[in-house]
Amino acid sequence: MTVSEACEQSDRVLGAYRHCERVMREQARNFSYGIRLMPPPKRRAMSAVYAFARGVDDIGDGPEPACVRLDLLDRSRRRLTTVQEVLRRRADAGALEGHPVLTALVDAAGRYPIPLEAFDELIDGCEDDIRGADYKTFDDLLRYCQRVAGTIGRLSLGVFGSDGRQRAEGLADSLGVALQLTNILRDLREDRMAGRIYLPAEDLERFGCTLNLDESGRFLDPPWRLNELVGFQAERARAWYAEGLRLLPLLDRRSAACTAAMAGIYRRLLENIAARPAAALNARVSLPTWQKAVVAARALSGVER
Ligand SMILES: CC(C)=CCC/C(C)=C/CC/C(C)=C/COP(=O)(O)OP(=O)(O)O
Repeated sequence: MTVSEACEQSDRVLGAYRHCERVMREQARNFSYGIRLMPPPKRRAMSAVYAFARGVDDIGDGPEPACVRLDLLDRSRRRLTTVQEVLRRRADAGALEGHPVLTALVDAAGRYPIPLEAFDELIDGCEDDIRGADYKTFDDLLRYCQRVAGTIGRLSLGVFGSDGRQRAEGLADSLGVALQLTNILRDLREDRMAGRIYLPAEDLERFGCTLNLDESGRFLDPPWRLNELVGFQAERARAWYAEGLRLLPLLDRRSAACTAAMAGIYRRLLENIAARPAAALNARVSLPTWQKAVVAARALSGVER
């Protein structure tokens, strides 16, 4: 490679990362506070992981008919294979067709041991969603959470690095599950309006809830039943946080800060929901910017553990 080709390539990679960082800044309303605590090379790698995952998630949630979304997910799988082939030198970078997220992902996975095959599992989870999978038991839901969020934990861990890789992977997976359980509670109404229920049918039955909505989009279940249902789910999510956060001592300072900030913000969302379930379920709960910044600052100074 000539010097000018090398410069061109590094400009292309930097431009690709800039694109991913923009996606992250604009769309990761909660998780960007943690990612920004990472040193620049790892932050860029995290943004590449985020941007690819965001693309997959957006296809899953998109307005297109199911068959179109399934085709788009197939295309994401093929793109992932191309990334892996470029890394194994079975294809040249031209195969990436100048796609900025793929370009950034190839660079990031060349620098850090990112388990790219986890994206395949993420895509499996989105396919389940599109095919209208239902979750009868918590084990069914757990498998979904591991696919759509545990995977992100394991991919992030590839960027972070850790002591005791195998144990750390299990804990990263658990933390992803905790975040996803929180996300499901926060988005209960929005998801219901889109025809989706993630909470296990066995739990709805146990607490006598249907999660049906009236015409104005409010839950018809009596508030005290919703309170009990949410209280139960919140307690379960807390146990997954307790397990997942055992990851922190296995990480370096900045990676631990990033993880603690992500978990800290989402845990506060969970506690806000748990404090006033019926109210929280009828309007999307979010934290003000200042509070997210405070959690991130506490995480960086090691207080948020
Ligand atoms: C080890 C480690 C870092 C573990 C954490 C892994 C992680 C970040 C999982 C995210 C799962 C999740 C709830 C995504 C929702 O994204 P969204 O775009 O719906 O979120 P938002 O609406 O709250 O912004």
